[in-house]
Amino acid sequence: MAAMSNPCAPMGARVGGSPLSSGCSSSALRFNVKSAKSVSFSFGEVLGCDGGAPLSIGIKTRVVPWRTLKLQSPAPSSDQHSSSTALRCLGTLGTLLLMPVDAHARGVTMPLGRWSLPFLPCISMGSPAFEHRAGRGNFAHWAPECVSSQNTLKALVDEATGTSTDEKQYSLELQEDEELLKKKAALVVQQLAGSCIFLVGMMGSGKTTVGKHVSEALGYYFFDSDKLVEESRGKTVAEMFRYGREEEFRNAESEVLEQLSSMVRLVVATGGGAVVRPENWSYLRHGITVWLDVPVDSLAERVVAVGCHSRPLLGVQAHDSAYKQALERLTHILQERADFYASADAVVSVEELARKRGQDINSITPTMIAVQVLEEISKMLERGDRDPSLQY
Ligand SMILES: Nc1ncnc2c1ncn2[C@@H]1O[C@H](COP(=O)(O)OP(=O)(O)O)[C@@H](O)[C@H]1O
Ligand SMILES: O=C(O)C1=C[C@@H](OP(=O)(O)O)[C@@H](O)[C@H](O)C1
Repeated sequence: MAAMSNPCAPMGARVGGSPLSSGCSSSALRFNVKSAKSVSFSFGEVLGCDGGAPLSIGIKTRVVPWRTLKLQSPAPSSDQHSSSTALRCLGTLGTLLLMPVDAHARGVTMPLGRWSLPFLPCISMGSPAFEHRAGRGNFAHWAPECVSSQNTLKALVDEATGTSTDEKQYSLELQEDEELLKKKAALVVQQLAGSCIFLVGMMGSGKTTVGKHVSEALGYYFFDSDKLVEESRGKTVAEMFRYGREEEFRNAESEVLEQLSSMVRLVVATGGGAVVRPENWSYLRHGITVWLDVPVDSLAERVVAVGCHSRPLLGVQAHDSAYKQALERLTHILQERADFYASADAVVSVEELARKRGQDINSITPTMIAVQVLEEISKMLERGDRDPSLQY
C-alpha cells in the first residue's frame, strides 16, 4: 500500500466525528503499530491515523463462531480498491482488529476469542510491508499492546467486551439456524427410519463438529470413529502412525466401522481415510454416507489452527511453513481420494453453500452445514436414489 498516501480522502465518511475528506484525523485515536487488540466500533465512529500514516482495512468478513478465521487484505496493487474496501468496512457495525503491520497480510489464520463478532474488518496501520508480504500466522503470537492518545481506546475495548448490536443480530441469526436445524431434523428423522449417517471427507472437513450438531438435532447418538479406534487400541492415532503402524490403525478402523454398521440411529464421523478401503464401504453402505466437501485451503487453515500433531498423515514439521506443507499434502491426498468421497450417497459442498448464501466460506457455520446435510439426505431419499435393501 505504498502509494496509498491518503486512503481516507476519497471515502467522504466521518471519522471520530470529523469529515475524512480533509485528511486523516489523528486526534480521534492513535494506535501503536505494535498493537494487536480487538475493539468495537460503530459506523464511522473512530478511525484515526497515526501522524498521517494511512490506515488499510481488510475486506469485511463474517466471523464464524469458531476457532479460525481467514482474513483477506485488499488487492496489493490497487489503492482505489483499498479505499473502496475501507468504505465498505466502515459501512458496517463491527469489530476492528488491529494487527501489527509487519507481520501478516493475506490469508491470516487466527484463533478467535472474545472478538467473535459478526463483521470483522481487519485494519492495520499503513505500512508498505503489510500489503505486499504474504504471510500466515497465529494471532496469539502477536504482542497485544494498544496505545491511545485519548481515553477513547479503553471505552472502545470496554464496548468490545460488551454485547454490541451486531452480536445481538448475530446471535439472533444463529438461533434462527438452530431452529431451522431442529425443524429440518424433525422431518428427516421420519424419512431416515433409523438409518445411520456416516460423514465422510478429508481431515478437517468438519465431520466431528458437524456430526455432533446433526446427531443432537436428530436425537441420534454420535460416534467419532478415530476416538473408538483409540479406545480399542489404548493408543492415540498419532502414536499408531508414529510407530509405522498405519496398517494397525486401518485395521482397527475397519473393525470399528463394522461394529457401528450393525447399529441404528447413529451419526458417525469417519476418519478421513476410511473411504479408501473397499471393505469399509460394505459397512458404510448400511447407512447413508454424506461427503463434506470443503475447499482444500480452508482445510489447511483449520488443521494448522488446531495443530497438526493429531493428524500425523500430514507430516507437517516446521511450524513456520505449516500452512504451506499442510496445503500441499492435503491437495495430494484429496486428489487420491476424490473419487472415493464422490461415491457417497449425498454431497454437501461448503463452497456451493457459501455461494448460494452469498457469504464467505469461512462464515458458513457448522449449524448451517448440518442443515444442508439433512437437506441433501432428504432430497436423496425422496429421489429414491438409494437401494432400500441397503438400509439396516
Ligand atoms: N464450519 C466450520 N467453520 C470453521 N471451522 C470449522 C468448521 N467446522 C469445523 N471447523 C473446525 O475445523 C477443525 C476440524 O474440524 P473437525 O470437526 O475435527 O473435522 P474432522 O472431524 O472432519 O477432521 C476444528 O478445529 C473445528 O473447530
Ligand atoms: O485422512 C486420514 O487418512 C486420516 C484422518 C484422521 O481423521 P480425521 O478425518 O477425523 O482428521 C485420522 O483417521 C487419521 O489421522 C488418518
